[in-house]
Amino acid sequence: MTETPPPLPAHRSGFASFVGRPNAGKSTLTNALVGSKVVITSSKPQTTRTVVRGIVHRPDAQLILVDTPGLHRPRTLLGERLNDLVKTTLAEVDVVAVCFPANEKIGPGDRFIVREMGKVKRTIKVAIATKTDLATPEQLGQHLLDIATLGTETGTDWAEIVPVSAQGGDQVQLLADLLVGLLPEGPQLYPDGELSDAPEEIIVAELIREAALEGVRDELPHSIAVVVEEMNLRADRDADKPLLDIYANLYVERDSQKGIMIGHKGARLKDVGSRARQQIEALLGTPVYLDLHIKIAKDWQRDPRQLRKLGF
Ligand SMILES: Nc1nc2c(ncn2[C@@H]2O[C@H](COP(=O)(O)OP(=O)(O)OP(=O)(O)O)[C@@H](O)[C@H]2O)c(=O)[nH]1
Repeated sequence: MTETPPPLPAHRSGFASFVGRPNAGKSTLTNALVGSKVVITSSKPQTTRTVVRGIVHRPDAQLILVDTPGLHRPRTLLGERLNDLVKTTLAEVDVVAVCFPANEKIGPGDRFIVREMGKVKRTIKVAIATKTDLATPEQLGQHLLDIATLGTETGTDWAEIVPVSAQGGDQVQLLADLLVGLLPEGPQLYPDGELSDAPEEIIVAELIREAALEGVRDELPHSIAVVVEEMNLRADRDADKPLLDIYANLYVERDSQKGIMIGHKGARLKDVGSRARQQIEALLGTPVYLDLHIKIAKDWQRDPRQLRKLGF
């Protein structure tokens, strides 16, 4: 379908969502596009649990990025909730971009995602070859062909197939241009300068979770949830010396995990708290007092009541 170009470039606005298998680079790409750390990245798979939107502001467009948890075959109740959340999100966005890391072969997980995505008919589909800095030119060439083939096999009509390296900043701008080009004409939807409409509590909880995940054994990631109970500027402080008090609980499933999180004489918890605090201060621009407690919520991933309490 061709459109007659308007005399002046029209303002465009809309929503895009990155999907892809765990660790595909979705969060890093969102950060690279938005230019600020609003989404949590981690070298451990499946850390993105909350839909956090990053907003790309441009004179000609506003691109709102909806970051979703990795779409995957559900193993627990939490997994099913996440998949439901992903499908609801996909039906509401203008563009879905599937991320295929260039340093890994396309596999059954990717096929599953593309097939699921195909059920959401209305949405425009884009393929992104991520982490191109980790692939040789030959690998990348083959990867792009494989993506095209996967499109044919699944009846998916890729509007674009774009290679990018979010870490190297390579082709990130081009990707922004292409995504903007696929958005409908529309007004600015969010005020200037707004980076994310996720409540600050959720972003803060994710930053704490990210700090807690660093250096723990591979089986722990799925067992940690963080809830920010209170977040207030401390009263009776001078205006030029603000202090933000944050009270947060870090939930694990078992006693043994609590021990791991606390560490020898509390060293690990202290370290997690101090790293999380630095990240929060960097994001919010305010000195922070962080009060972090570890609690046990037994088998929270399988218990609907606990899941609700933890915000899922
Ligand atoms: N070399 C390289 N590494 C990357 C790039 N993009 C992401 N990574 C790394 O890949 C890992 C996963 O990246 P994330 O952005 O957290 O991946 P994700 O798809 O959001 O992961 P989930 O939240 O598990 O779904 C992290 O260790 C990133 O630093 C890239 O362009 N180049």
